[in-house]
Amino acid sequence: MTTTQHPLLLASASPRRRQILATLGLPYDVAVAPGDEDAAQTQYRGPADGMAQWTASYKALMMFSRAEVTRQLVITADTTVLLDEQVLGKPRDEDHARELLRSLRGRWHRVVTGVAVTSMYDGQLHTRGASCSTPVLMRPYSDEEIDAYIASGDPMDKAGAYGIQHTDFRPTERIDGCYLNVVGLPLCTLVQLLAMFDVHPVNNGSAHSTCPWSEQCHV
Ligand SMILES: Cc1cn([C@H]2C[C@H](O)[C@@H](COP(=O)(O)OP(=O)(O)OP(=O)(O)O)O2)c(=O)[nH]c1=O
Repeated sequence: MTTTQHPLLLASASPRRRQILATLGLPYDVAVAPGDEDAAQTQYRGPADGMAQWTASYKALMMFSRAEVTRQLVITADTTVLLDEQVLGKPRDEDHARELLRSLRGRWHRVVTGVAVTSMYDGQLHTRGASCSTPVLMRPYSDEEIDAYIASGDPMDKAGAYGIQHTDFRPTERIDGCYLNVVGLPLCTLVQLLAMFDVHPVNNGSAHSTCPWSEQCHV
């Protein structure tokens, strides 16, 4: 598949995704996909670990609904937390954040990020998607630590109400896979998807193509 070097567009409000994509050294624009992903997800009927990839494709579809988006190669992603195969999304409010953090305490769970790369040509959308699943073990943090973390405001925009990268809370004890997948963008998988559109990273491309966690990803 080829796109004759269309400009890259990251359709994401996530500052983490913007930072991770920047490491490839490719120029890209940023926009926020329109649409209501929570409402859309109520229509999803597939397996729990497929929801992230499905939602990433939904975000791409919403992005191309904007009249000015026609020639770009659009990157979208979605991160979900799965505990006992139940999807934990972002917290609705602080009480919900507390509930999610208590339910995850001391538990293994999975963080699944879906990624989609989409272009439009011949009047049709062409999407290549993938999803990566990373097992994560939470440490046995106290209720007081949960309260202090919630007071920081950090959990509210994150799946499962936590950020593995938070330097004060440091919620995780162990991770058996790709850190960048947990933070929201599995970089070497994205590089594989971009290669399908003949787009290749400027920085250290061969390192990305030898991802040690590829068995946890389905492209
Ligand atoms: C589990 C976990 C999630 N997250 C973040 C990644 C995602 O940004 C967010 C999950 O919400 P998403 O809906 O995947 O993404 P978003 O709303 O932040 O951005 P957009 O839809 O515009 O792309 O949770 C972390 O930053 N650290 C973590 O440890």
